[in-house]
Amino acid sequence: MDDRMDEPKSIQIDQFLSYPLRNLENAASFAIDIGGSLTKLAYYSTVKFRINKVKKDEKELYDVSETDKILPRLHFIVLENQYLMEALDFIRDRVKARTQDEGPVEFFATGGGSIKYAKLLKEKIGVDPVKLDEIGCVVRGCNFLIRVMNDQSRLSFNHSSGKNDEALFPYLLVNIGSGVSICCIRSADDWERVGGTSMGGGTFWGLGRLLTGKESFDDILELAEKGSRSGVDTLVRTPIGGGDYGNMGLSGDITASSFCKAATEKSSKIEDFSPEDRAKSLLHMISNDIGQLSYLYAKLNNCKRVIFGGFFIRGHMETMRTVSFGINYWSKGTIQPLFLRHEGFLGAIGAFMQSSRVDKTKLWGENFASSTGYRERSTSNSKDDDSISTLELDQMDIACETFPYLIDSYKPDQWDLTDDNASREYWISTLKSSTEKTASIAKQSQVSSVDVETRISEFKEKYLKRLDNLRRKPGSYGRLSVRKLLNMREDLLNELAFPDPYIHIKKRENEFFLHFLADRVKMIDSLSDHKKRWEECFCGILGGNMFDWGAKAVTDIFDGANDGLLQFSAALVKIQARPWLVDHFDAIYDKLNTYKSVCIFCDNSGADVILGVLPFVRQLLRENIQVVLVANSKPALNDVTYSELIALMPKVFQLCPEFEQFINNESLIITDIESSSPCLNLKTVPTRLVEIFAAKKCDLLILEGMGRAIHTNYKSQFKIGTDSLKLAVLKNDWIAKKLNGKLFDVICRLDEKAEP
Ligand SMILES: Nc1ncnc2c1ncn2[C@@H]1O[C@H](COP(=O)(O)OP(=O)(O)OP(=O)(O)O)[C@@H](O)[C@H]1O
Ligand SMILES: CC(C)(CO)[C@@H](O)C(=O)NCCC(=O)O
Repeated sequence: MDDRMDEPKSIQIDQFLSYPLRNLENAASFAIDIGGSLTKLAYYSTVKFRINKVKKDEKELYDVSETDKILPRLHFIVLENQYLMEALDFIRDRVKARTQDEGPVEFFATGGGSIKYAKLLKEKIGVDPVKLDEIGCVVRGCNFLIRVMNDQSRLSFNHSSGKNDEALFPYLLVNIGSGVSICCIRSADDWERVGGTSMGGGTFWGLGRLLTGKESFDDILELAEKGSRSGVDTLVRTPIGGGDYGNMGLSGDITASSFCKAATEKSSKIEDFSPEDRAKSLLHMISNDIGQLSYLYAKLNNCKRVIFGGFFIRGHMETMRTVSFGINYWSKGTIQPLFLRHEGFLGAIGAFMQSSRVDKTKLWGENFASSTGYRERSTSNSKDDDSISTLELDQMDIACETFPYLIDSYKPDQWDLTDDNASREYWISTLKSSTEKTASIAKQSQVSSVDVETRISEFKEKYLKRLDNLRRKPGSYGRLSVRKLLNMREDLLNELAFPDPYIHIKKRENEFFLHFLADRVKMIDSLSDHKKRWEECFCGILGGNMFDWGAKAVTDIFDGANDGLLQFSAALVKIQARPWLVDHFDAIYDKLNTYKSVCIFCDNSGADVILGVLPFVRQLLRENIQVVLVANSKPALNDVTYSELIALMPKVFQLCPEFEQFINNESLIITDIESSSPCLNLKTVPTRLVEIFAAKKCDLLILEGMGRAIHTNYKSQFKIGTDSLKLAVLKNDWIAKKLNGKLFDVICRLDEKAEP
């Protein structure tokens, strides 16, 4: 490392560091993990977000404006050790600008290099780093990632729901860095290094260089991807002595001896074997041995799970497959190999956990606008944003936890687009084609802002680039789904200070549809047949759900109609007549009076919430079924936000006085979910909601709309006595086809509670 550090740098390092090392002006805490090959840097900073604000107003329904809010953000980046000096200089120049009253800079260091370079670190940053034990940091980092981020898994990973960690511990943590450390983690603070091997990522990189002449890790890995093991390895099917491998229960494809052909078959000239085959055999030899060791240590320590960390993995499918093979094969599936998405940052994250500025009780969400996932090629002199792997986490505003009613196999997403090329292509091109429309709506929301044009161009450029990137590297944000694609769009709009593109449209629609609320309720009341009345309430929600400005099929038909205001009656006639595509209306009607209390996750503003959801809620309350109504805390498309819903209520009280009583006697509770997504991931919900849900003994969960009930949760079943009802109109051809229906078909799906 020393020699290479002294070499003159041919690239403009500041230019390449300025994007990943952004937001340093407010950085207050740093952690550095200097390993044998790579330096991982983490810092805590704050970001100013623009957010929407809804205020009561005497004259209007409510007043909307935008304001700034400061939120904590964690930044993580990784660099080859040769760039450490420049990175420290870059940081020093920015940290120097801090004023005294911002409090002292915290600095933590771990990894072998932190001891070696302690003096230098102090010199550069001006603070003596607190040195932390390496393995302790890796373990803390791993526990943190599992606890606070629910989209960590690369392969299957079902962290048990609820607060209890029993199902997780004990687990084996195999950290494959330059070398390999193997630890048994018995609980959050009880762990032991039980083994290790010097044959790790550094070995692959080092031997790979000698064997292929390629310099960078990425180049060697790329060669390995193209190579074949049968070039230089002897496989079981071509045994050295012609043995009967069937008797050993081995498949013929298994390597019998790594690199053996170089010893036995040809002259021992290196050119006789292609660089691709040499790299492949090397990758396989190392990964396979680590897999075998992991299995044995897991068995020795009674661990049912093996979690892999360290930058060697890098989400590389072939590596993960080889490492997993031995574990799956020898344990016959009883020990589960698991891969985290940010496996390389464990040490840095763990060091960072010592910071007094990191609120350990809060959860953090990955910001898809600024995290780059993984760079796949080493392009350190590129100006491309994605040339360095970065991870950015934003602190969640309110205390959150896993919804305790989830069954263990809960997966939020209905469709996995990672390996399904045709579906991924459909979604990426659909979203790409809506870029102009999204940009134009965002622009209209801030016409008087001076820099709106610049930010709009930036949005379009980054959005298209991110989508192209996901087309090439679908695993950048973990398993890819419609939810992740839609969330990425919301994150990017937020990042570019467009917190609520539909802010004015939503208000206009809310004002407009309130005029029809009293008549709608009267019409429902006029239906003397009880079942017909309920059917009308269901149709109301479904008709309302047509008001979905995120669906092109809807905006194509209704844009511009009636001064942009789609009439409720026009929406009602578009939806499928009964029997619906999935029609459990009779079943739910028959059970309705058995429910004590219903929790409804609502969807759009305007007609949807006012003429669909509120009359439905009123009917439930009139029949003594209590209601918890949940809206997003932050904007997403034209979904109604919690603050808009609350601001609407005084007007609703005037039109329908019963609502005031329901609120006052708490038979109706309105609450929010920490989300700015049109989809719903119940792995992270506010603790407050969990408490209300439990206190009210909610026994029916109603999810409304495509995002919450189809893209996510469609087939989810819940436990502890909770049935669920999914209500939505299919406003997208692809989804309609997937569910064997047609555009504007209706889903009314009841899933009974899971058996205990
Ligand atoms: N772009 C890259 N450049 C160099 N090595 C990489 C790269 N991507 C992945 N690697 C692999 O990651 C390994 C380093 O992993 P990691 O950063 O987790 O360990 P480390 O902290 O350097 O090592 P140790 O913990 O053993 O001291 C390298 O040896 C190499 O195999
Ligand atoms: C974004 C949601 C989920 C909002 O309900 C929905 O509008 C949707 O799935 N739209 C996908 C894009 C389209 O169908 O045009």
